[in-house]
Amino acid sequence: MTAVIRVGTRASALAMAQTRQIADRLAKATGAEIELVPVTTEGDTSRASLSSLGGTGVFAAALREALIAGECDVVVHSLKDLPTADHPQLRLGAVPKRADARDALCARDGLTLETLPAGARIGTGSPRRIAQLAAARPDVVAVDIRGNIDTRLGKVETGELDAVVLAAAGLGRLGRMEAVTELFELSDWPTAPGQGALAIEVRRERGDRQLELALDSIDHGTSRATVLAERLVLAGLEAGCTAPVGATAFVDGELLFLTATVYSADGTRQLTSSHAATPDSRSAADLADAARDVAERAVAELLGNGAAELAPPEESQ
Ligand SMILES: NCc1[nH]cc(CCC(=O)O)c1CC(=O)O
Repeated sequence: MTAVIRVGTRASALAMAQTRQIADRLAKATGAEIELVPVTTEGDTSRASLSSLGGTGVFAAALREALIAGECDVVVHSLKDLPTADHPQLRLGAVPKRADARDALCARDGLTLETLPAGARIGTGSPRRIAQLAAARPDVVAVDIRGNIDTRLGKVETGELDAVVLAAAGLGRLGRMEAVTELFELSDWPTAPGQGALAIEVRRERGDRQLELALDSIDHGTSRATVLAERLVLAGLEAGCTAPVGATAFVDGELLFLTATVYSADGTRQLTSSHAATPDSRSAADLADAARDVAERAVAELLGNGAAELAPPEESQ
């Protein structure tokens, strides 16, 4: 029986906000005392730029090291920052109910993507968002920016930028939704696989029954299955395709739906694939089977339609 559950977290405001939320839920589920263990990551320094290139796992790496070293019992990640490959020593202990997966525009003067003037400067370092912006508004300028959410919003407040594109979930967790001037619908602006979801990662061995019960109590089956489908698209395309990818999966009634879009880096071309499957039941195993099924079909279709040729690797660096 665990007297104390040690929860590893990055020290950024966003990481602390989401870790506190999980810590509260673990405390309620177990009655255990929760200790937050701040972990400094290379992602907090100049190497933060690497993370936005997608799936490089800079933010996750130091947390994982602390977990493997036994400095904490669980770590909390933004799921979209977690590499898609299974880790030999770690597993996903829980995926809590996902928050809003949409991207948000935070623009000056209440402007929207449609009303921003030609030449407007919009901050984002994400190749996917750059391609989506270029596709929707070829006359605006994407400006590469780094830093935490408050820093990015600050560039709009000071007039350095006309707008920034950020994940609604992060803004919500930081209490900054008032900065949002437009939410992009997932049907025409799919977001990063796993966006809006958190990942509670633990060591593979299952020793602590109280911790297992707590993890089960915060796990959300449909969130786990939908992010699995999205991440399998990313993993499946990674072999032959370095172009930006948006993916969105959801469960509606009997069906699990997945839509995945691959963009050329300049946004002028895109390929989309949508599939649905009916899980045999709502059990974790059947939901995961359905997720694998839709992801496999989407990857096959996208690669079959030339996704790998959309952005040759040398151009996408
Ligand atoms: N790559 C940065 C990152 N990782 C997780 C979030 C917050 C949203 C989420 O949990 O998906 C953000 C900020 C952003 O994309 O605006």
